[in-house]
Amino acid sequence: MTQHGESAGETVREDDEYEHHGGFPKFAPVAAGPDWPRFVAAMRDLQDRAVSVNVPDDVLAEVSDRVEELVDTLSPYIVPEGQSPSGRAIELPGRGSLLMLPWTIEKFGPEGVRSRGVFRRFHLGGNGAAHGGTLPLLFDDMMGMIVHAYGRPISRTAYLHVNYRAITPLDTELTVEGSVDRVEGRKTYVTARLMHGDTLLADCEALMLELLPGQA
Ligand SMILES: CCCCC/C=C\C/C=C\C/C=C\C/C=C\CCCC(=O)SCCNC(=O)CCNC(=O)[C@H](O)C(C)(C)COP(=O)(O)OP(=O)(O)OC[C@H]1O[C@@H](n2cnc3c(N)ncnc32)[C@H](O)[C@@H]1OP(=O)(O)O
Repeated sequence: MTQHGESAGETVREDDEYEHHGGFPKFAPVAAGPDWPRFVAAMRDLQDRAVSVNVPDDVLAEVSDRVEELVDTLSPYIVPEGQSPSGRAIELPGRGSLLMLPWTIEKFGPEGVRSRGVFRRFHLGGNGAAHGGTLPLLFDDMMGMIVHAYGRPISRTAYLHVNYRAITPLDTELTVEGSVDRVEGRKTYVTARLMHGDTLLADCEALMLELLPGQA
């Protein structure tokens, strides 16, 4: 049996079902150190700048030197998958991962998951709208969390079907919410919706497959 808290990070597991997630490394949520949120927020700002500036050559040369220096400073601290706070700091936007959309989970349980946030300049596609490829990223991670919050082992996405119903604006607070529709053996069918207020921007259906022992 599995019990769930009301918010991310409170999940309590009473058996070893969570161990049955194929060859996935064992992931555990982590409380990131005090400067991790600041680091990730600054890196997101840097990403926004990187896709939105037109920089004079001399400034760009100086900035490139500094960025290369930062890369060198961080390089000695590379750790294997599952050991960085990135992706595991579940109280932070995007779980503290730069890859993920910087959204904040506000509901997390077997009845479903809801998250809130904005698409930023970094996510621009064209004409002020979010890039179409960023929505599947948001949905795919949501589907993983929904399956996890439902008490199923970590599963792989077999398919992810996104319907784009309206243009997704940048810098506008949106919500995404979804839940498990049904479970059939290894298969978990999940649906989710991206909303701007009462306006449906996109909906998604996914098949998540529980991994077989040793499956990567
Ligand atoms: C990261 C965790 C952090 C932890 C921090 C703590 C807490 C955080 C909370 C939660 C965690 C948050 C997020 C979770 C993280 C990630 C979520 C994203 C997951 C992904 O992003 S993952 C990457 C994309 N994903 C792939 O890279 C998959 C590549 N692929 C394969 O690895 C295989 O393809 C596989 C394994 C999918 C299946 O392979 P297989 O051999 O095991 O199974 P098989 O093919 O036999 O299918 C069995 C039955 O499913 C049916 N079936 C299969 N595929 C279908 C399809 N497409 N359409 C319709 N039906 C399909 C068959 O028809 C059959 O049906 P039937 O049994 O009825 O005949």
